[in-house]
Amino acid sequence: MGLDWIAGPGAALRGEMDIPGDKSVSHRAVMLAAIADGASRIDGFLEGEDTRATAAVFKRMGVRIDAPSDGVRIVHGAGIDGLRAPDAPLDCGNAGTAMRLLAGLLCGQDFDCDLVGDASLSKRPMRRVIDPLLRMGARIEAADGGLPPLRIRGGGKLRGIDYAAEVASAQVKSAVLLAGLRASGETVVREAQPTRDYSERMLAAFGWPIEFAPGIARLPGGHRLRATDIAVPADFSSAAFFIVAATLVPGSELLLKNIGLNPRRTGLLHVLRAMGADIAEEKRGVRGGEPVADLRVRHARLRGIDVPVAHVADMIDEFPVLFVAAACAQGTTRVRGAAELRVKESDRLATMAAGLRGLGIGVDETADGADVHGGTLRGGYVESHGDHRVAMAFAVAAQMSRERIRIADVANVATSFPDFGERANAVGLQVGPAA
Ligand SMILES: O=C(O)C1=C[C@@H](OP(=O)(O)O)[C@@H](O)[C@H](O)C1
Ligand SMILES: C=C(OP(=O)(O)O)C(=O)O
Repeated sequence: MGLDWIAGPGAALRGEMDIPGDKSVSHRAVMLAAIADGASRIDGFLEGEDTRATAAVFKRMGVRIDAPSDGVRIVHGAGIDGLRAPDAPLDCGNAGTAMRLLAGLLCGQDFDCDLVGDASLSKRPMRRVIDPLLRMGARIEAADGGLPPLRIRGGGKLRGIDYAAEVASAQVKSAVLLAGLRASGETVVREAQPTRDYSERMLAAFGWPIEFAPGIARLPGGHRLRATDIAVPADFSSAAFFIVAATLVPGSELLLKNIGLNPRRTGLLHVLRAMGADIAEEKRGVRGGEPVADLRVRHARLRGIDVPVAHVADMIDEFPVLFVAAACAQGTTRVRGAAELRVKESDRLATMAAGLRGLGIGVDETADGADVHGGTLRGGYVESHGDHRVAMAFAVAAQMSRERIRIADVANVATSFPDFGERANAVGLQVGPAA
């Protein structure tokens, strides 16, 4: 298989660091800019494989996208009905966000298209977006069991629906709202558990009349999007690896600059602070309409807690690294209500439990969570199962392990954090390619 890392043990993390742009915001910025009227400039675009896949999809549909420098895109919008039929399947790579949002955005077009993905994405459930989109009048076929590839037949007429979401998923909510742009009447999405609201905020920034509050979003069809410039905040989920590493390694003090702190993303801050972490917010500001701040993280000893279920959706991508924090905490950390972790790039409950057990940590897995019993990490070998967040979480674990850890199959880190290794080494982590 591909690349392995050798990581740890590490020394104190010191200094300041920048973190790449937010993945969720970068996907949405390209999507909305591509169907807006006029040219939009995106600053801080994440140069990851997932977000580049989204840009490539729109190029295939005739949208001109210039990349004058790293992290910058100029998207020449084709207008709400200006996309061209693609001449080949649209490849979403590893990105669930791309496939699910594109299903919504494309099911109201006049042309047919196919959405395909890599081996991991091809195992992820799409029924959750197909069902509401079918109710809106879309015509979408999936492989057996509702898996990719998706075949979307264009030319139908969509109508708005009032949809009560069955899973806490910003991707499902966003798919329905994006379909609603080309539907007749009003589209409403209701959520029992509010999820990240970037689609709603960005639709408003592009001039679409949308009303939203935590748990509800409502928009009418039949308007147009006006090009606008987007400044992408730094990705909290990428910062999370360094927040946990600096908390765990004695002697650390690290400043993470300009981190996006959308309240639907920062569940990990609440949970780590409840475990005893020392994380200060400095220089609060706003970037691209999102709250940002510098985070100063100092080493602190952690104790296990019961993670409140109310925080789960607000930290859904942070569980791999939270499990590492829990492994190094005193006592037991209990996670429940997190069954969604089983349908990410890997089954993150199973892959984290197996990896931590292999390093000497007691983990009792349940259907929707795990009890992690804090202990001492020994070195060894872990599989990342091709999951970027699992790979980076074990790189953090290695900083606290007695011996070094070999982490297998880490190439997928490039989907969300291409230069993780370089940035990590610059602040004192020990991580690099295995010989
Ligand atoms: O909308 C988004 O950008 C995302 C939503 C979440 O997925 P779900 O909607 O499946 O919870 C998250 O795990 C993913 O990394 C990005
Ligand atoms: C789940 C993730 O992304 P996606 O659903 O876009 O593949 C993630 O980045 O952790």
